Amino acid sequence: MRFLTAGESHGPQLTAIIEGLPSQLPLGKDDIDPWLRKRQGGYGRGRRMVIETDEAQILSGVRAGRTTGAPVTLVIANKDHRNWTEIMSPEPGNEPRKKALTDARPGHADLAGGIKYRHKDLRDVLERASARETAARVAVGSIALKLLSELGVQGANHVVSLGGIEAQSTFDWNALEAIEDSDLRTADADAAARMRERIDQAKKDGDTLGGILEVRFRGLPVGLGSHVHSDRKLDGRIAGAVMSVQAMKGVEIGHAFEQARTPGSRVHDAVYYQGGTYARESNRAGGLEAGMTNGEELIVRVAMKPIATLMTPLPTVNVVTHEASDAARERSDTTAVPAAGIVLQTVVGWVLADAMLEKFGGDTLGELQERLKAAQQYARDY
Ligand SMILES: Cc1cc2nc3c(=O)[nH]c(=O)nc-3n(C[C@H](O)[C@H](O)[C@H](O)COP(=O)(O)O)c2cc1C
Ligand SMILES: C=C(O[C@@H]1CC(C(=O)O)=C[C@@H](OP(=O)(O)O)[C@H]1O)C(=O)O
Repeated sequence: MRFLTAGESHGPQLTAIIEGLPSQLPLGKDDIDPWLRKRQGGYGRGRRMVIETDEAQILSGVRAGRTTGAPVTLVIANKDHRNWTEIMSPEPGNEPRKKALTDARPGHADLAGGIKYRHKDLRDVLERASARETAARVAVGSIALKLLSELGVQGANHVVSLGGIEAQSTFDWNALEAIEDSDLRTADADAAARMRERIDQAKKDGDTLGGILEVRFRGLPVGLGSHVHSDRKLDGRIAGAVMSVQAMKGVEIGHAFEQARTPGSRVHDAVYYQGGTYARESNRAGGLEAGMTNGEELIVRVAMKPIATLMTPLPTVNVVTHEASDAARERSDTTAVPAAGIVLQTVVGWVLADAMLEKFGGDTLGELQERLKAAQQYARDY
C-alpha cells in the first residue's frame, strides 16, 4: 500500500490518496471521523482546535460501505481557511503578503526550510511543516486500523509522561476506557491532575511542554516484516513512520534505553513449550525480534519535544533585516502530547497493515483473512 497527502495548514483542505487497499473492506466515515475528533482533543491544545471540527469526505474507492480495490481519496476541510483566503491564495499579486513571518522560530521548520526552498516569507515553509498535516495521516491510518481490526488486531496509545510528570507506567488493556475518557490519555487520574496544573503554568509562562507516549498492538501474527534486508525490517519501518511525525525526537521498542543498561540475562525473554505451543513469560523485546513480529504485544515508546512556538519567545534573527529579534509568536498549542498518541497509533497501524498485506497478499479482505488464519495455524503447530 502507499499513500500521499497534500494541503497547507490554512489552505482550503487536506487531501489523501491511498492505493493498494484490498476490496470488500467495510468502510465508512464512522471508521475515520472518531479518530479525527480524538486527534483534535487533549488538554493543552490551542484555539485552532475550537475552530475546526474535522471530518473526512470519502471521494473515491468506496461504494455501498465497502472498498472496491480502487484508490481511496479522502478530504478534510480546513474551516479556518475562510479567515486566510487572501493570504493563502495561489493567485499572484498578493505581495507583500499579510502575516508574512520573518522571525524564524527556533525548533520549527522556518530557518532551514527558508534557506532550502529560498523563501523569505517563512509562512511558505510553516504552512506545510505544520502538524495540521497529521489530520490527513490520521484519516489514512484510521483505515489501516479498520483493516487490522478485521484481522483481529487491536491497538492502543497512552501518555507515559508529560512535562516531566510520570503517569503509572504499567499499561492495562482493561483501562482503555479510562484512557479514552481522559483529556490527558492516561488512566492515572492523579498524574493527570498534576499534568493539567503543569500545562496551565506553562501556558501562563508562555512556555510549552513535551512528553513520552506509548503505542501498543496485540493480536499480531508471527513474522510480519523480515530479517533478510535492512529496508524490510519492521522495527526500522516503525521507527521511520513514528519519527516522521512532527516533533517526535526519540523512539524505542519496549524499554530499549533502560535495557541498554541491563545485562542480557535480565533482558531477553526465555522461551517455553506449553500446551502444545511456544510461550514466553515476559515481553521485554516489545514484540519484535530481528525486524519481525514474534507474536507478542508490540510496544513502541516515543519522545515528543516541547512545542517550538513560544509565547515568551527565544532570541532569533529576522531573515529580511538580519537584525536580532524575538521569534515569531503564532497561535499555538501549549502541548500536543495527548493528541500525538492518536497520530502515533494510526501511523504505526499503517505500517502494520502494510506488512500484513505484504506477507499475506490478497486482492480482497476475505483472501487476506484466510491466509492469515492458515499462517496462525502453522505457527501454533510449528
Ligand atoms: C498534534 C501536533 C500538534 C502540534 N502543534 C504545534 C503547535 O501548535 N505549534 C508548534 O510550534 N508546533 C506544533 N507541533 C510540532 C511542529 O509541527 C514541529 O515541531 C515542526 O513541524 C518541526 O518539526 P520537528 O519538530 O519534527 O523537527 C505539533 C505537533 C503535533 C504532532
Ligand atoms: C492545526 C493543527 O495544529 C497546528 C499545528 C501547528 C504546527 O506548527 O505544527 C501550529 C498550530 O497552527 P495554528 O497556528 O493554525 O493554530 C496548530 O494549531 C492541527 O493539529 O490540526
